[in-house]
Parts: sequence; C-alpha cells; structure tokens
Amino acid sequence: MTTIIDGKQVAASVIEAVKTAARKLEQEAGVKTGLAVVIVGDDPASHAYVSSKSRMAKECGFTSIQHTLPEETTQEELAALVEKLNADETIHGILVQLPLPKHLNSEPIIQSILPEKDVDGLHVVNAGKVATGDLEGGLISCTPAGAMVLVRGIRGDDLSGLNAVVIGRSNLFGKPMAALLLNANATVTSAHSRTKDLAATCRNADILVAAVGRPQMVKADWVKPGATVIDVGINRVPAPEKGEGKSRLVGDVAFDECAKVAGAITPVPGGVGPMTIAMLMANTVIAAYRKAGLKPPRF
Ligand SMILES: Nc1nc(=O)c2c([nH]1)NC[C@@H]1CN(c3ccc(C(=O)N[C@@H](CCC(=O)O)C(=O)O)cc3)C=[N+]21
Repeated sequence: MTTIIDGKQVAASVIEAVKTAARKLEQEAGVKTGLAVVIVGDDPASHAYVSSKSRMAKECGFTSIQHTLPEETTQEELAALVEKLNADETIHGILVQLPLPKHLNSEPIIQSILPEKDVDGLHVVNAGKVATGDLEGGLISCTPAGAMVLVRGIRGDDLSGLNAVVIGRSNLFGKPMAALLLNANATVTSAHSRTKDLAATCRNADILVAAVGRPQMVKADWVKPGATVIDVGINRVPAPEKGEGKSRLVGDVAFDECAKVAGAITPVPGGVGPMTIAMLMANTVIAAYRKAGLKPPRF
C-alpha cells in the first residue's frame, strides 16, 4: 500500500504547535510575534500567496503587517523599507515576496535583511549555517525545511544507509535540501539538467525529491519500488477537461503512475506547498523566541 502524504494535515499540526509557542511567548515574555511581508507589483499569483501568508500569520496570533509597493518602486525605496523593518523592534520576521519585478535586483535586497529576521532562510549567513550543519543556530529555508518534516514522518530522523536523490540545484531549494538530507546521514546525489542518465540515477533513490519545474517529468520507471517521493514542483497546466481556459496544478512527478511504485508520495496540491507556509510561521516564532533570549521549540 502506498502512503499518500497529507501535507495539509502535517502543516496543520505544525501550525498548532506554532500557535501554542506564540501564546506561550506572549504570556511568559510579553512578546507578540511580528511578521512583515513585502510585495512589489501586482502579479496575481504572488498576491494570492502573500494573502495566504498574512492570513496564516494572524491565525497563529502574530502581528502581521503587509507592505504592498507599486510596480514602479525603485531599488532604493525597497532597500529603505527593508532598513526600516530591520530596525523595527516589533517585527521578528521579514519576507520579501519573490520574484521581484524585472527592474529590481533581489539579491542585494535579500542580503540586506538582518539574518536573524530572514525567515525565508535565504541570507548567506542562514544558507551557510544549513551548509555547515548548524541547524539550531540559523533559520532554515521554508520549503526544504517543510520537505524534511515530511521525509522524517515517513523515514524517521536518521536516514543512515538510505540513498537520497534531489533533482534540481537551486539556492532556493535544491542545495539546502541536499544539505539537510546529508545532515540526516543520507547518501545524497544532487542531480540536474546535466546529469547523465537521470532515470537510472533516480531509480537508485530511497528518497527522491523533485524540484525542477517541469510538469510530470518524473515517470514511474524512475522510481525505486517502495521509495519516498517528495514533489516540490508547482506547475499550472491547461485543463480543457475542466472547461475552456481552465488550468490545474501539477507537480514535477507524474503522480498517478509513480504512486503505484512508491512507498510514500506527496500530492500536488496538498503536499509540500502547505508545509512551506507552515515553516514560515515556525521560523517567525523561532526568531521571536531568540530575540527574547529564550530557547525556541523545535518544529
Ligand atoms: N520570498 C518568498 N518566499 C517564498 O516562500 C515564496 C516566494 N517568495 N515566492 C513564491 C513561492 C511559492 N510559494 C508557495 C507557498 C505555498 C504554496 C501552497 O500552499 N500551495 C498549495 C496550492 C496553492 C494553489 O492552489 O495555488 C499546495 O501546494 O497545496 C505554494 C507555493 C512560496 N514562495
């Protein structure tokens, strides 16, 4: 029997733990956790993500502020807002929604966020801590952190003796994911567009993680029987069966066929996506605990 991993349910239990932690921080230290989300421009998909982040932050009992800046915002204006939020004592987490409009350079903006407020885990200080295995000291990028929670739910905390293959090598996901798996003692392969015989490489994986952005690229004959398959892809594809002009979300894994081979598999939607938002909330309350000089709970 294949386990369909319910990311929504796991995310809901993370959110419950975050709520409890936020309440405790408020009662014991008088600190209300604060998250600032910054969005530039009017891309509808980005606005949808940002409103679900703001909604979730309120549900967790945080102060949630949203800064919506016009498309024509300059680099200097955005940098000035980040500086203001860095200095704001009531804000523990800052998230600048990506991608930014094309005329803005995201890298200096991300690197200007104080590492202790970088709840996206994208600052080089936080990326470096993940790379060196200092998982208690920094903030871990939300999507790989969420994917690891799902992996641990199936395979446990210690991945000794297991082969893990991560397809994709982005700074946003593939690199930190490979580092987290390695840190949990898996034998890790980072596969990518230049990998020779990707299918054979993947068939070796006890844990297969796909983050390439190609709809349904991973096929059943790439999956080792019994493997844990984590699908990080979110691709919107036409769905004429739902009506003209309609679309649906699919992952990087051909779910129906791979589910017949895998031991456990995440669906899209309802897999890694909800975990990303849950881990963002977890990072924010962790940042608030540290600012108050308290040891944060583990999520
Ligand atoms: N600074 C920054 N940090 C991010 O973490 C960030 C970002 N920028 N830009 C965009 C991506 C995308 N992202 C998602 C979060 C949740 C779902 C999610 O909950 N997805 C649902 C489905 C949502 C739907 O139906 O559209 C699911 O997979 O079940 C998806 C995608 C965070 N991102």
